[in-house]
Amino acid sequence: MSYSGALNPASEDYESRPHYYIGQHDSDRCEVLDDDQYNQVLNSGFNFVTAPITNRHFFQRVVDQHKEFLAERQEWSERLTPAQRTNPSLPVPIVPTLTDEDTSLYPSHHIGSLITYASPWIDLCSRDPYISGISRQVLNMEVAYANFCGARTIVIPGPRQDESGPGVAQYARAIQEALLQVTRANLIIHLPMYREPLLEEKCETLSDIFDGSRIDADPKKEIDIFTSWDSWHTIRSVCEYSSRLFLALRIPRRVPEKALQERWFSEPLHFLTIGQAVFQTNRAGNPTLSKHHQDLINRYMRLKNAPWIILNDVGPNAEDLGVARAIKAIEYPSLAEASKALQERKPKSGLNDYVSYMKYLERQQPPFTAMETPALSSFQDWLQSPLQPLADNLESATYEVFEGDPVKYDQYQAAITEAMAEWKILKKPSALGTEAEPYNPELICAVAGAGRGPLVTRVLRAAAATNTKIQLWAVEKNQNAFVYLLNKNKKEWNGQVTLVKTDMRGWGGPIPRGATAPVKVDILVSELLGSFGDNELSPECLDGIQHHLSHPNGISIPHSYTAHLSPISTPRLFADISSRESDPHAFEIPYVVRLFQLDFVAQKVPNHPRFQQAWEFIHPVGINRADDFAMQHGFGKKYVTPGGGAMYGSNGTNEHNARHTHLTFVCPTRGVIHGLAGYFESTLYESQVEGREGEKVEISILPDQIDWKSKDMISWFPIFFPLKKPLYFPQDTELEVSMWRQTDDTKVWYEWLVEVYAWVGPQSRIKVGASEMHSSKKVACLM
Ligand SMILES: C[S@@+](CC[C@H](N)C(=O)[O-])C[C@H]1O[C@@H](n2cnc3c(N)ncnc32)[C@H](O)[C@@H]1O
Repeated sequence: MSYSGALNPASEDYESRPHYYIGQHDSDRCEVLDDDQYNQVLNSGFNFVTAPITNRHFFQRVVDQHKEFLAERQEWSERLTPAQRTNPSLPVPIVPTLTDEDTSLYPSHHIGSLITYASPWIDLCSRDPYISGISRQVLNMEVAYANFCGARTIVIPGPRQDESGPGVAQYARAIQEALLQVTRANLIIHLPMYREPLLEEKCETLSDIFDGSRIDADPKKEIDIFTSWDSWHTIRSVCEYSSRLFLALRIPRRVPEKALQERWFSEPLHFLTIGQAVFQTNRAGNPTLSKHHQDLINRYMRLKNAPWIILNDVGPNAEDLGVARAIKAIEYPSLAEASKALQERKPKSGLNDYVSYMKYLERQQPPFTAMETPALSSFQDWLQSPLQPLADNLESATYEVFEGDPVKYDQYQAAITEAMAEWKILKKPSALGTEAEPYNPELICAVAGAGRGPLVTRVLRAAAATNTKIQLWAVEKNQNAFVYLLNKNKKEWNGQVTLVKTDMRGWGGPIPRGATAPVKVDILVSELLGSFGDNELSPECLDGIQHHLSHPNGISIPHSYTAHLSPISTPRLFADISSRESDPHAFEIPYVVRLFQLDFVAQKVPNHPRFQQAWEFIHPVGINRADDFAMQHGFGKKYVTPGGGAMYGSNGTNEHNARHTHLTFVCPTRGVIHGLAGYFESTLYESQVEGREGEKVEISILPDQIDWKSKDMISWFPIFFPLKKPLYFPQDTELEVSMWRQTDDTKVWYEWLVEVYAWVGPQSRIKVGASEMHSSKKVACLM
């Protein structure tokens, strides 16, 4: 089907896909469009247009003045002594101030929707100090004037080349200064994805006019596709990741490799600009984009703040718009003549072909998935403090959010069902039990940390499904949630559940109906997991209750969980955390965040995958250690075994829950990291029946595992461990990540450090950088 055949908007559900905002830019345009022209562009399907801040008149005045200056300088230097000539001190000429003849941009009702363009003829990178000085002044003047007029967006041409030398630094310094001129407007640097020789801009700059020394890029030289990103990185670093600095990314004719696409994905994209030359023509003569381009645009459009698209030089052009103006200017001696004139000079009407095609692509995008609903998208890259369900009492609304994710509970129910079925097989052969633990025909279950009870419901359902007789306890320390549980037990569970309001570490164990002493628990179900697995203190809480598990057949669901890490580039989060000036410790806490606009800098290689396991916790652990912990905290007989190497000043009773990891990540391309992304996986239940060993019910939030293990599970967002300063790394480097889970008698916290090693020969590496040691001070209190 051709795209023009699919233009019926009524047949499409526009809400279920990202929206395209399409703008029009004409690189020959020297004046702001008048109202008629503006309307004509909008009527051809565009949503917005660009406007030059100054016109050719201004350009000519600057050029003329500089010519005069050069002539004067020549005359002057002829009069200098040889010594003075080596060190001339003629100041940089002052650019003429703007007059009403230099611009057609004025405050207007639609100024906020105009995308203003700084002059493309300036050259901030010029080696000629006069040219760079003039360029800097012109930029400051234009930016200040556009800001005065009320413009919200000012696009500035990026550096023409990325060569080393003063150019890009000088450019960055000028942008830093321009940012000081604007109070409301955003500055958008226009850069190519990479330097594609055939697509370089042809606009004549002051350097072309005055400086014969400009060297054009050698088309035969092998292209390094990351140089344009290098320039951007210098600019935004000099501007300290300003929240008013963005990118307009020029889409190339040949789409580059994925690593570069993803690098730009992580940057603050405001516009994607697409020139006419990027389009191909299909057999019917209509513009189209390659499949690679479509995929690239589709990917970028998934961002919460999706970039707007600017189509360059695809019409309506000056001639078309001139016709509109000409018709308006005709004086009609008679009605017949007027209509004849209109017929003859009718401007092109209808949708612009390129806009039609882009609208078609808009409708062809894959619809939003369950993970991309507007509600979930709004969480993209939004920093939240991790929950502390042990120290704090959660609110009902928070539980309600958990309960909105059926995937987690379905997986739990599957695990509980398996465990019940296997428990019968495993336990029944010794059905008579032992003297210490006589056989009980009813399976003893407990839910530890029951919240509002969703796991209790799932245990009851699993029992019904497996036809298992159970006695069930629900333990919860949150007084408010406990009231909810009492009500639910009456109304939904027919009083089948024994509710216990206590900290699980102080629970005396289940006393079955008709018994006088506690018995052991066969299946203990809990969900105390954080985004990094152990960060909500599941290990410590389960330590305090697992001594009630029957031995050796008692089952903990979850059986185990692992924490995983990957270094990431996330300029957006770095800028966000940096802007929290009121919080001096903003970089010292991990954040729960739906990571999205990021670049995983580590490559997937066999021994060093992109996501690597940091550590693991398994339940139940060696019984003594756990008992020690419970008792140390006053839950039972006091019995302390100070751990070797325990934290200074602590008894070391929780030392067995300390962890350390050292991981190596391989980075073939250069880049910058802003922190570590953390994830977890959990084996809820692993089969213990002969012949089925290794069969697992799992949940995972790892990006490369979630679809296999727990598709569409939204209960946990990843965790982010930030770095105080962005850490740059050259190509062919290895990032060595060290992380510790530290604990003393009262709290648990994390420490992290990243070191950069570069390969300098087949066998040797040198250290080229490191972050400082970071500490989260306190993640969670044990008390
Ligand atoms: C993450 S919520 C899970 C709640 C519920 N199981 C669910 O899936 O919706 C953890 C629950 O465990 C409770 N909790 C945490 N530590 C506890 C402890 N030491 N003793 C008893 N309850 C605890 C919290 O109050 C909270 O209700």
